[in-house]
Formats: sequence, structure tokens, C-alpha cells
Amino acid sequence: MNRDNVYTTATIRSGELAAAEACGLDAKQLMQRAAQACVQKLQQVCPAPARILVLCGPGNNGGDAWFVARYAQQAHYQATVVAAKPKSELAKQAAAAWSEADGRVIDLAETLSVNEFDWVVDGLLGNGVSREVSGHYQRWIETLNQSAIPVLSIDIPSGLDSDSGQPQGLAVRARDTVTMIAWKPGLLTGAAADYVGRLTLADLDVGRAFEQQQSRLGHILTDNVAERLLQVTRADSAVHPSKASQQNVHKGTYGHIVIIGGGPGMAGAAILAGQAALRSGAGKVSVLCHPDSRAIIAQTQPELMVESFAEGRHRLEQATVVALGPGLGFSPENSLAQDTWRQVISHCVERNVPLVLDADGLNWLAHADHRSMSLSAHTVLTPHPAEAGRLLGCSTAAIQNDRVRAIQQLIENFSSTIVLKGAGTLVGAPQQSLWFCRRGSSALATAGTGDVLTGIIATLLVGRTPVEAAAAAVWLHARAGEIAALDGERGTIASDLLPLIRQLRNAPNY
Ligand SMILES: NC(=O)C1=CN([C@@H]2O[C@H](COP(=O)(O)OP(=O)(O)OC[C@H]3O[C@@H](n4cnc5c(N)ncnc54)[C@H](OP(=O)(O)O)[C@@H]3O)[C@@H](O)[C@H]2O)[C@@H](O)CC1
Ligand SMILES: [K+]
Repeated sequence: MNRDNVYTTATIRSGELAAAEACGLDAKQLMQRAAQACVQKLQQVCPAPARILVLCGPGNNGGDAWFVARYAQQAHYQATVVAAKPKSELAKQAAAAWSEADGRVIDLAETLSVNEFDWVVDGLLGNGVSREVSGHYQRWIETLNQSAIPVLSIDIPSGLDSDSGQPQGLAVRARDTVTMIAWKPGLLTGAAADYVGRLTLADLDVGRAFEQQQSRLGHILTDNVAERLLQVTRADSAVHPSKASQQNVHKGTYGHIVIIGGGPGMAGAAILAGQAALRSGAGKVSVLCHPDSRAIIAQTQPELMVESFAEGRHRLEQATVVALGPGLGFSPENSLAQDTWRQVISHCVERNVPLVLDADGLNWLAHADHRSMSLSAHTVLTPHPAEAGRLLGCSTAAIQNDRVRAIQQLIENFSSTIVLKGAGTLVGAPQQSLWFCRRGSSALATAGTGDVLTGIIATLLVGRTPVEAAAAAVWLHARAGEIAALDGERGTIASDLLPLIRQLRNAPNY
């Protein structure tokens, strides 16, 4: 089974029973397998005879939890059950199984000190959460989150929306989550990383049948896939596949990247993009900027060829790839930036030059009537949620509330490859399933890291399709962020990524 596929919650909810039936199982047996998978995880993280508190909600997530209590007790754990009244038929059957074995149940309305337990099993709410968490659910989730006691969440942390990865008011912050049958987007993007803890997929031995019956939404950008993308180059490319051992190369071999940005006071953005392009292996990098920024950019990084846009416009003719936007400037009265933007876009569209649009490059796109203009199929847009909101005419919160829908809409509107930045970065392109990047660090949420990503994408566009380049770059950037954060997340800055990008680009696998 390909354990990297991601399915919408609707697909999982509508398809899980058919997959189980194809494997000769009924719903109750599937639930029992889910519970067994959770007990196996418990045995790894806290061996018996630990004291566990099992929280059971009204639906089938609660049903899983009732069976967890039963099996954990059989495995010599000391299980205490706190439960809502079971509503679903399966949850009733599962509750009956517990009652036959032990019978003691504490009502969810009561209070209990959680500190006397070693672990909590969270089966309050699963993928059927349908509204904001309130009442006793809210109180219990607050209690768990305020205590230091580790939590194992069944299927998804209670309260987290399994499509958006956003808490419905609030959600359990789990140490571990064991999710059933297949990955859901809400475990992988948005705020998910703050809630899910370590993720385990339990396919309950029906994953293969499920995969055969259902179509996926996307797949996880695994290390293996990313490493392969970092190696792969198009046959017609100037980049030789075995470049590591190739001696007979010149600076044009790895492409000429032209970065356009660096308005007054924003030279740093163009510098970082240029440095990232150099450090990810570009042979030649030109920066076309505002005349006031020329000297500082050239002095900071002498390997960059720096000209004002008016002087260096001919560089566009030589460009293998163009990156438009880092520090370009955006305000209605900034006609220089706007004219530059228009000329560069026209050039790239007419000549089919691969283009990365970032930062103010995206803001000008949102400002333009994009319906009357078409971008080339070799374009990568890299919005963060606020830029995505501007491009789609909605709020940042609306983007975060449904990141999957947002990237799908951006792909449709702009017929381009899209990188929707933010925790759980998504990458997608027309007629392709989405990539979900699980790598990264909150250290990347600082000024300038987006400029670095732009430089990496631009370089990797030489010899790769836009979606391959974008996915490989997102992974490389995320890995560099993780490594940088090993020295302490706080205080990590964008330029800390640069030597790590070089290191990763020279790793033996790619
Ligand atoms: N089907 C299968 O074979 C398998 C299913 N599996 C498991 O089932 C889970 C899905 O089960 P589910 O569909 O019963 O949904 P679930 O998440 O338990 O919640 C629904 C209940 O919660 C209630 N409720 C909703 N929101 C609420 C809120 N904010 N605050 C309070 N209450 C709220 C809602 O009430 P209602 O909206 O009806 O009033 C309803 O009573 C899935 O995540 C996985 O763990 C696995 O065992 C594999 C086999
Ligand atoms: K749960």
C-alpha cells in the first residue's frame, strides 16, 4: 500500500465501510481493529500496568475509545473511563463491551484530577466534529491542555477539523495521534502541527482496498520523493544528471537566474533570494533592482551581477529563469515597480520563460485584472496565507480555514503551480494531486525566509517541471529550517538557512 496518500474526510467517511466489507469485515470489527491499533501504540509509549484515563465521546470516536479501555484492561492497564452517553449504534455496542467487563463509568459532566494518571486516551470527538466545541467537551479539552499529562488521540485530536487542520474553537494538544485507514489533510496542514504530536497511520489492513476504491486528494511530500526530485532533471535540460562527477561544466550550465526586486529600503529581500539561488547551485545570478539599492546589493554579495532595471533589461533575454517580486515594492503610486512588473510578466509569457512570482510580485498580480491576463504554464506563485487572501479576494482566516480549497482555487484561477506557504505547506498544479509537506520548523516563520524559498525554486526550475521544482524546493527549505532550528528556534534568521541549503544540495543522495 502507498501509505503516503491523503484523502478528504468525506472520502474516508463514505468509503471506509466499503473497504472493510471488501476485506470481509463489518463496522464493529473495523472499530475493534482501530482500538487494537491504539493499544499497540500505548504499549510503545507507556507499558502496562500504567494508569490510563480513557475519554469517550458520543459517536464512533467514542466507540473506538470504549474498546481501547476494554483491550487495555485485558493488557493489564488500569483503565478509568469518563464518557458521554453513547449515541451511535456502534458506540453503544462498544460501551456494552466495557460494561460487561468492568462497568464503572464516570460521567463526562463530573470533574476528576487528571494528574493521577500516566496517560490519557482521547476519544471525545473524531472526524465527525460538526461545530465549535463547548460545554463539558470544552472543559475536558482545557483540562488536558493545561496539564502536563501526555495524550494519545484516537484518529484526530478532539476538536481539530480533519480537513482544515483548524481547531473548532479549541482542540486537544496530543503527544501522539493514531489515525485510521488513511491520511486526512487536517492532520498535515494549517494549525495541525500544534495539535497532532507524533503521527501514526493504522490502515487496519483495509488500506489497500480503500485505495483501490477511492481517488486521492494528494500525497505527502516524503523524504524519498523529495530526494528523487532533487536528482531528477529533464532529458533536454542543460543540467547533466550526474553533475556531481561532471568536471566539464561552466557557469551557464546550471542556468542564469534573474531576480527582479530590491526597491528602496528592501534590498535585503533581493539579496536573500540571490544568495539562496547561488547556494542552491545556480551558475549565474543577476539582480535587477531600484538604482538606490544597487550598491548595497553588489557590496553585500559580490557574486551577484547587479543592475538597475533600466540598465539591465537586456538580462531578461539571457534569463533561464526569472524570479519577480522580492522587495519590489507595492503601492499604487509606485509606477516604476508596476511598469517593471508588467514588462517582466509580458516577457516571460511571450517567451515562455519559467517565472517565480513572490511577495510584491503577487501583490501586483492581485492588483491587476488577472482574469484578462494569462500567465505561462511555467509559472510558480508562492503566496503566504495573507497574499493568497489578496489573490482570492478573501481574508487570511478564510484561507487558513480551508487551505486545500484555497490552493485548488488559486490553481484554477491562475493555471499555475502554487506553493501555499505556512505550516503544512501545500504544493499543487493543474491536473495534479496536491503535495503536503510535513517537514519544517516554526523557525521558518521569520522575515526573509520567503525570499530564500524563491531563490531555491528559481534555481531548481532549471531542468525540472514547475511542480517538481516547487515541491523539491519546499522540502529543501523545510529541511534547512529544521536543521537551523537545532541550534534554537528562537533567533534563527533567514540567512542561517544559506549554508544549510548548500550542505543539503551536496548531500550524497542528491
Ligand atoms: N465508521 C467506522 O466504521 C469507523 C469509524 N471510526 C471512528 O469513528 C470516528 C467518526 O465517528 P462519528 O462519525 O460517529 O463521529 P465522531 O467524531 O465520533 O463525533 C460524532 C458525535 O459527536 C457529536 N459532536 C460533533 N461535534 C461536536 C461538538 N463540537 N461538541 C460535542 N459533540 C459534538 C455528534 O453529535 P451530533 O452532531 O449528532 O449532535 C455525534 O454524536 C472516526 O473519527 C474514527 O475514530 C474508526 O473506528 C474506524 C471505523
Ligand atoms: K479524538
